[in-house]
Amino acid sequence: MPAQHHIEALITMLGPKGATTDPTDIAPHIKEWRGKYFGQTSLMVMPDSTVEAAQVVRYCNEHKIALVPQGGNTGVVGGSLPGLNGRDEVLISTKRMNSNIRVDAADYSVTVDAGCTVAAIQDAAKAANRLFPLSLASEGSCTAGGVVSTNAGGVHVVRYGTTRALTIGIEAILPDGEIYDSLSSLRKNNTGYALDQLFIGAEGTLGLVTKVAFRLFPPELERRTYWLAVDSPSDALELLASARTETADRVSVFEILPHAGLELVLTHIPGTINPLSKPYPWYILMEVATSSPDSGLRTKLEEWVASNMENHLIQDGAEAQSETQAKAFWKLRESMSEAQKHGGGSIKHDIAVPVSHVPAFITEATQTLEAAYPGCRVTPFGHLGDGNLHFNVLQPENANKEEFLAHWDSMNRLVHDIVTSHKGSISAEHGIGTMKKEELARLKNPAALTTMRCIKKALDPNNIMNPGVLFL
Ligand SMILES: O=C(O)CC[C@@H](O)C(=O)O
Ligand SMILES: [Zn+2]
Repeated sequence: MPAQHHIEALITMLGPKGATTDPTDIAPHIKEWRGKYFGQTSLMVMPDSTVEAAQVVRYCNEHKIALVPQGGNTGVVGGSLPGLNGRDEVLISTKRMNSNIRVDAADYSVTVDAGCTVAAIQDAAKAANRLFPLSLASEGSCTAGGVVSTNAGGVHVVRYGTTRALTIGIEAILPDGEIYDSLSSLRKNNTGYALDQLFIGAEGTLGLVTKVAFRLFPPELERRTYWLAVDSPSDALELLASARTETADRVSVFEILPHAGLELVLTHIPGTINPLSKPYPWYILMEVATSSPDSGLRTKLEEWVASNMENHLIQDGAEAQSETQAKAFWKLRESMSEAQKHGGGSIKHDIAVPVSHVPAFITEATQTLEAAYPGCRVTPFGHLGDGNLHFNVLQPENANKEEFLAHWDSMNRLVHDIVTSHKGSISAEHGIGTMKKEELARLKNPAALTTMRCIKKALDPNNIMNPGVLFL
């Protein structure tokens, strides 16, 4: 716990609205939403401006007080919780920095405070006839600062890229309290190192992101949503390639679900219905969208579906006939995480391999796990278009949940070794946090890891910014 006089100094600096020691206020901020991690802290600070945030960081650096930044607290790798493993850390929440969202329609950009939610940014863009394409299950709660710090992905990466691709400017407080400012709608800037990139995916270890400028796009005015049945992931990839070519690269969603995953959803999530009359091995949720409704997309897609049914790449399928039906298709995909909770213990792997390696990876990893953990139920789903699978593994039917979850680390190692043999990534979109730092140390290229450490040391010599994550 920071010394009492430091707690008092920070409370005096920020006033009663900007700092709290009340356990009831702090409680929702130290628990991970799935109940996997429980942190602790005696102080939460909530600056309401860049200047206040800079004062806090400067004070903490001078007195070597560790800070853990937090946005919407929607992470799944224990990356924004203070006090894990008994560490002594102050929580710095961006929740009061959420009042400014400025859309610049002419520049196709939006500039926001770090505490603004992704949903609020989407709404503001929409009101200005623009699209902010970042979309993920937690969008109602996750924040600009959080998605930048974790380089969040979501369901539109296949067309619009990850948060890294969407970020064009950043304001952040460096660990010494100085303000780094590249906040602008600029699209080209060749004036040395690409410093913004340091803060994207840094999980708060190099500073506190306080404002972000994001790229916007023309709105998706016509959107066609399909639920397609396919025989295999390799058939699905063939379809993706042809859909991209045939639609002038307008595929904005391409998600995969195995039959076992759909069964779990239909069994456990109320109000879900199977769009098709019989089971198939795999399903694809595909969306194709355009900003120009009279572009002939509809006819093009009708022809595309017909020819791929004829050549048996598509086994069966349905196109959403209304917004309600599109939502029903989406519910099947978005309920996967929730449905898995009902299936008992689920060991997660947020992995990516080059897109063309996905079929081989699934076969290899499934065979390896089924041999090593008889009865386990491999349920890979997710962002096929990006080569990013949530390669989640459910406990055998009727097994003991705790006993199964005890295999978390050993199973992760097996899967991550296969990922590495495909030159893939052990964290595609959820981050490293505290959960995967051993695996990062084991598998990241040693020269890359040394470079990361050098950067951390140069910017944060006192190791005050989120010291418990990324590095062992
Ligand atoms: O539950 C998971 O492992 C994945 C969560 C999320 O990234 C998703 O794509 O639904
Ligand atoms: Zn995902």
